[in-house]
Amino acid sequence: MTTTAKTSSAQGAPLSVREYEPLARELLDPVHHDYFAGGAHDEITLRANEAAFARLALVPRILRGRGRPDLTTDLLGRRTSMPIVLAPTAFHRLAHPDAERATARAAASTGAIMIAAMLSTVAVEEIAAAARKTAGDAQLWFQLYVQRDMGFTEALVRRAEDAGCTALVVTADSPALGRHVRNDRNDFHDLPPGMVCENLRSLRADEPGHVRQVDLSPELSWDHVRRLRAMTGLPIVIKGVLHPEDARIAADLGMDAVIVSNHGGRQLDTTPATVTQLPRVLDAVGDRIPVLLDGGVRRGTDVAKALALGAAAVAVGRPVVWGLTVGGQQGVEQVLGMLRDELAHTLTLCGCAGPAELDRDMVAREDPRW
Ligand SMILES: Cc1cc2nc3c(=O)[nH]c(=O)nc-3n(C[C@H](O)[C@H](O)[C@H](O)COP(=O)(O)O)c2cc1C
Ligand SMILES: O=C(O)C(=O)c1ccccc1
Repeated sequence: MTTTAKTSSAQGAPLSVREYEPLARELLDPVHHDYFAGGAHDEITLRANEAAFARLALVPRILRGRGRPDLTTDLLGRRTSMPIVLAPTAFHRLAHPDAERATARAAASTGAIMIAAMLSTVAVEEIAAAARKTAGDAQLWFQLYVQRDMGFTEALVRRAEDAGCTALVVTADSPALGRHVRNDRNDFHDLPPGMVCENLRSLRADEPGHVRQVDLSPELSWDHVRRLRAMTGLPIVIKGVLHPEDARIAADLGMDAVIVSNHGGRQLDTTPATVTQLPRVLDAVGDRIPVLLDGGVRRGTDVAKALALGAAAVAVGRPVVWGLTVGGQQGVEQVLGMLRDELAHTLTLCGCAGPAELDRDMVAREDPRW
């Protein structure tokens, strides 16, 4: 068998996305590793996300003469290089000194959309500048935890707009912070000295940028989202949808997309795996708005399964953090490149010219109880 230079492991380089995890663990402070890796309570949902992908089988088509697949995808009216997006994850400086700048450069050089987290350790303006310097047409979406202080929320929205972000991603699965036993055990509840949430600096003069200032409130409602809709012309994506009825409401209120997500198992534990819930959400919204998915995507075959079920794209969280920890910008590029190449290879083996040619009949349930 011959191997290409790109996939050979002569220097012990990782050959799959999962192989970055132990490498990252070795480099990280154990407390910070626990923060990135952990899930809520018993971590049942955390495990379920990956396990559910493994229970699905791909059913390829043969002899269709499709040639090499094209991964380009349209999302929110703009073209992107592949249907794989960087999910918003907080605190990149815990992983690498270049922090969100490195992630943004990697996304830009890959042509992938980065969803910048509101709780980033580099200001959104700087993230956008790093992305744009790498690729003039880089696309950045801004993830927002709507704050009951709508004045502050509006100020954040304006900053994201002015920085050139092209969509708002409203995280709606966090009416309270998920309970992470690992963080409790480690007494990890805020960033170490010298690191702050740069987008929150203006919130309180006495404690600029502290995580505990973030307002995750059970009082938030669709009414806040309506006000956001009136506040900005940017497309709005609702992240954290699991119930089909919520997806329908989002479409009715003029939202531009939803992300089926359980926050990587970090919010309510024992929610269903996202890929299990995806078809129910898709049945509720039909073609009205695009439905994205995140949680447990670790292989090109996982991406293909979600797309075949009808997702417009997927997002990846922890793998990006592993790549960032291991190799900064280059590490994230390697992780994204691996997922892209695996997806292309999967599409080839499935007889598809592109993501749009995958359909529901190409996914089978291995587990008869499902
Ligand atoms: C360390 C970490 C931090 C995260 N921070 C945020 C955040 O600030 N905002 C948000 O909406 N989601 C956040 N998420 C959730 C991700 O956007 C995404 O839903 C999840 O990571 C997907 O699962 P995966 O890690 O299995 O790919 C975070 C996830 C992780 C692992
Ligand atoms: O860690 C997370 O998943 C996250 O979204 C978050 C929310 C509030 C404070 C810190 C992190």
